[in-house]
Amino acid sequence: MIELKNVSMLFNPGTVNENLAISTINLKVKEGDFITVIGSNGAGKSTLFNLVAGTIIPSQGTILANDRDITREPEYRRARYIGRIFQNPLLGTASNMSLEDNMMITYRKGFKWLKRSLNNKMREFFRAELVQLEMGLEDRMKENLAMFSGGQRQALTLLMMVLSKPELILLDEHTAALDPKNAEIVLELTNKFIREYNLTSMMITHNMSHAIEFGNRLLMMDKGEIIFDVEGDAKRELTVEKLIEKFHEIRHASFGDDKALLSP
Ligand SMILES: Nc1ncnc2c1ncn2[C@@H]1O[C@H](COP(=O)(O)OP(=O)(O)OP(=O)(O)O)[C@@H](O)[C@H]1O
Repeated sequence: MIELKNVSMLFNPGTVNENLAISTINLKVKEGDFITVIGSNGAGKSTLFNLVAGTIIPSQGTILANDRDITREPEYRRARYIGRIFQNPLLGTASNMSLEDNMMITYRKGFKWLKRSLNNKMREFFRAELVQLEMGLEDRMKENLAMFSGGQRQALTLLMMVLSKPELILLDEHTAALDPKNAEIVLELTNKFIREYNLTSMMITHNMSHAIEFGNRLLMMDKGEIIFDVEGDAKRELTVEKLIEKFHEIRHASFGDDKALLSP
């Protein structure tokens, strides 16, 4: 699917602010992978997502999508096959448009051949999809999204992304701005959709328990490097304690501030 070969990102080269945010990373995301990404503040997690999404171009290295070189492909083109959800629940949907219009726009994105406009058949289809969220939104399809809560909007962003059938989903701490109850609901929905639709996805989280509980593969980042990449049985056997131990073992040092790695 997506592959990074010797990718580095050097910000502000040749200045006092020079910063090697990503240091010669090699990563192969396989089809169907659900990868959780952890690491302390400034480890390079969002920069890694920015590189994959095309928000920034690497200083060095190559990025491939299904063996095609996309290193310099602009973000808007990659958005056709890479979906991304951010912390801010207002970013993924249009506030001044109705729920059904928002869904129609996203649905067209997934089926570019579709010339059909919003009709009762489509509405029935959307209604059935919305039922899956168990939030009663199927009865509010004509309301503007400005009327919806952050949790509802993030759940909708997620559902709409699934409908647009991306090849890869990037979840950038997408539950961090929600209250704990809504965060749990959105996370469970995320897991359900990823499993049911067998979506290839990467999810940044500061919650180590979530990183262990969800997904088939876990990446630990530190100082711009992927220092631990674990999957399958080895991942299932992980605990938070083992993960911290692993960090100390790899870095031969105490993690100065384990709290940063462990914070919810
Ligand atoms: N556009 C930029 N220009 C300059 N430096 C940047 C830029 N974006 C990120 N950085 C730097 O790159 C490093 C990695 O940042 P990044 O946001 O990827 O970390 P992170 O692991 O996502 O951290 P957090 O958990 O705090 O979000 C940091 O030192 C950051 O200051």
